[in-house]
Amino acid sequence: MPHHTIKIATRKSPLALWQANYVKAQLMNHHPGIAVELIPMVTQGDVLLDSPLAKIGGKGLFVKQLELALLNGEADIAVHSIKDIPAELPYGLVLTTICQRDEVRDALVSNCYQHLDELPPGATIGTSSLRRQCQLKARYPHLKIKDLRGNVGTRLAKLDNLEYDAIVLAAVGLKRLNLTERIKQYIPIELMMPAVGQGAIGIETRVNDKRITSLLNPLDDEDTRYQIIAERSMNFHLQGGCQVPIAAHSKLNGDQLELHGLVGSLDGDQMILAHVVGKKRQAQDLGMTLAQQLLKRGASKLLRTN
Ligand SMILES: NCc1[nH]cc(CCC(=O)O)c1CC(=O)O
Repeated sequence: MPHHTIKIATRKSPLALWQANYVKAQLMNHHPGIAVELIPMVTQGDVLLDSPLAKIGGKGLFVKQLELALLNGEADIAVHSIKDIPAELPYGLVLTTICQRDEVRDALVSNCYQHLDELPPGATIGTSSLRRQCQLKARYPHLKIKDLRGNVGTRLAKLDNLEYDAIVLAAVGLKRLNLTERIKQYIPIELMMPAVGQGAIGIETRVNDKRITSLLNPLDDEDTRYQIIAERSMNFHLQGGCQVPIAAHSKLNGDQLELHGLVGSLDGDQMILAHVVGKKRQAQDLGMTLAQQLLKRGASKLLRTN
């Protein structure tokens, strides 16, 4: 069979392009002489910029277009932030590769304040993430939360345009875009549990695409894979969609996996926390057990009312 060019479907945002180029570089590193091409596309999530994501059908909007490109053969690989991938994939597609995770924490960005503790009562803080809103409201109830959407550059521009006193972003996005100097505070996990999959890149392919699957094999990071399986399993068993604040954090200690989960109310008045510890090879079960514990402790009520 002639070796055709590997086509990578990606969004057009600078962060998405960075991630797609990272995968391209890794592929070329591991397979010298291989031909790889990016297919950048605009997704519904990029177009519908005015509505809060949770109201317009959620994060799936960022990945659907790329998945269609896989299914109709326009592309062989779709590169995503795992954070943006819904709990269930379409029939015929699989999350083949989980790349090594980078920084998982959220970051505070501001032109006036160095630390969340410095923000005075009434200060406006920008984020559209229900997860961030809930945890900010719970820990900093004196702050005013204001919706903030758009890609990383757009969000920073709105901050610089004085529409907010501070904003919260995933630190990893700023790092990848060479913008770490804008980070004032890496918000501790204990104050701001990350999103499921935050900081990790995932590669989706068609099932049974043996050539692509074997080419991608060296890009997979086993430890990250266990973490992501555990976090996504929790998310799947909560069946929360994106209308409810959900957060997760996993830590590996040798082959011990510690998985923390959070389900909250939109107003931050309720936050249900739980954690489980077990063998990393049981990642899927650990995620399910954690989900069951969260549901038992009251998460089912929060998930139902939304
Ligand atoms: N919500 C959009 C989104 N999807 C993935 C990232 C960053 C990369 C990652 O978290 O893996 C971001 C930006 C952000 O949350 O600031």
